[in-house]
Amino acid sequence: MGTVPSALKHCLSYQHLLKEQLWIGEPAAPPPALHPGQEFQISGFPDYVKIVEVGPRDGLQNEKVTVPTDIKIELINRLSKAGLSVIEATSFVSSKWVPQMADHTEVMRRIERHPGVQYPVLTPNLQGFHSAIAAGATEVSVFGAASESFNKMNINCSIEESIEKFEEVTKSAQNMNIPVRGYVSCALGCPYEGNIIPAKVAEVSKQLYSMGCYEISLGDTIGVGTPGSMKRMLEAVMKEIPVSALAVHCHDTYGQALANILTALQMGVGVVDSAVAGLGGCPYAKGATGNVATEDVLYMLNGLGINTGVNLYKVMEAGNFICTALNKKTNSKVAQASFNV
Ligand SMILES: CC(C)(COP(=O)([O-])OP(=O)([O-])OC[C@H]1O[C@@H](n2cnc3c(N)ncnc32)[C@H](O)[C@@H]1OP(=O)([O-])[O-])[C@@H](O)C(=O)NCCC(=O)NCCSC(=O)C[C@@](C)(O)CC(=O)[O-]
Repeated sequence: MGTVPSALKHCLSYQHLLKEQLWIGEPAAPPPALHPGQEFQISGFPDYVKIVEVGPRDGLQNEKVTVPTDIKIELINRLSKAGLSVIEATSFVSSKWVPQMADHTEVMRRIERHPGVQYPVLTPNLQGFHSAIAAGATEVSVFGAASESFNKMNINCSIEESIEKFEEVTKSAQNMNIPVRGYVSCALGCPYEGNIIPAKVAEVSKQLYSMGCYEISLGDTIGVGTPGSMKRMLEAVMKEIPVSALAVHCHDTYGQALANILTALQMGVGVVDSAVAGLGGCPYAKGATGNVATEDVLYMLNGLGINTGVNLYKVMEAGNFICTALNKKTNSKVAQASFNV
């Protein structure tokens, strides 16, 4: 912006724009064109969207260098102060398979737990479930897939076998009043099988919902979905499961994540998974880039006048913290625009 007059520079400053309108995490002021009394919130969208922050787990699980436990704990503590109501903290999986999550017990024991915040963890089987509960977990997630090949690569069993393991987890969890969330990976495509038919996603989702998972998170694991495939997939799943029990979990490999989320919101979905700084990737989905960035989702939701209760600025600070610790650049466009001007 070398020759731009300073007044114009000021006008164009994203930092200024964010600070004035969105940094405190509140929706921007209504545009002047609205009639008096007209709601700022645009019709056809939910009033409130729950953000499920998956950065500490999905975001970090694929990092090549071991992230110190203290850094993970500090990240979760910072995210807790941002107003998020759900922060997926870690996973109780085999440390031979995912070494980055080997410190799950210490993470769960040492994080500051804020009232009203849930800290779910991944548990693929009873062994993981029992370890998670012993470490103080009060919510768990089972994670299946709509692709046989991905399921085998990810958790070393067929879809049918995984459903049996998840049933054991949900039964034990119900006896202990522990809520269970269910993931369905490869909902919009598989790194090994390519296209996945919506009916298969609906079938696995229904199995998880029927066994007692209170929420089904539909994962575009490799970020290949488009608003078109998202719509077709959701139409199939919504025939089996109430939309109030659905979440979307979008990776941004092909730059479609926000568009896909917007489509899901328009169809009534009110829960969105995202990762601070757009961290992430699945160890068993080569080439998949990070999750959609929480900062970017919040910016879009704020602009739509949708309440999340989350402070965008504090999430951006947490993103800056973890990116500095990992010595990497944020994937969040909003953070890039506001921190790098
Ligand atoms: C599922 C297993 C454990 C099966 O692994 P396995 O080798 O088939 O298990 P096994 O029952 O035959 O046991 C073998 C060894 O694993 C141990 N083991 C058995 N279970 C556990 C456990 N829960 N925690 C810790 N250890 C465990 C068990 O004790 C034994 O230890 P050994 O005797 O050899 O020393 C393995 O395949 C695994 O850990 N996979 C990693 C899965 C994973 O974390 N993937 C990434 C998360 S999924 C994801 O990112 C997608 C998502 C959710 O974000 C949504 C999306 O984007 O689509």
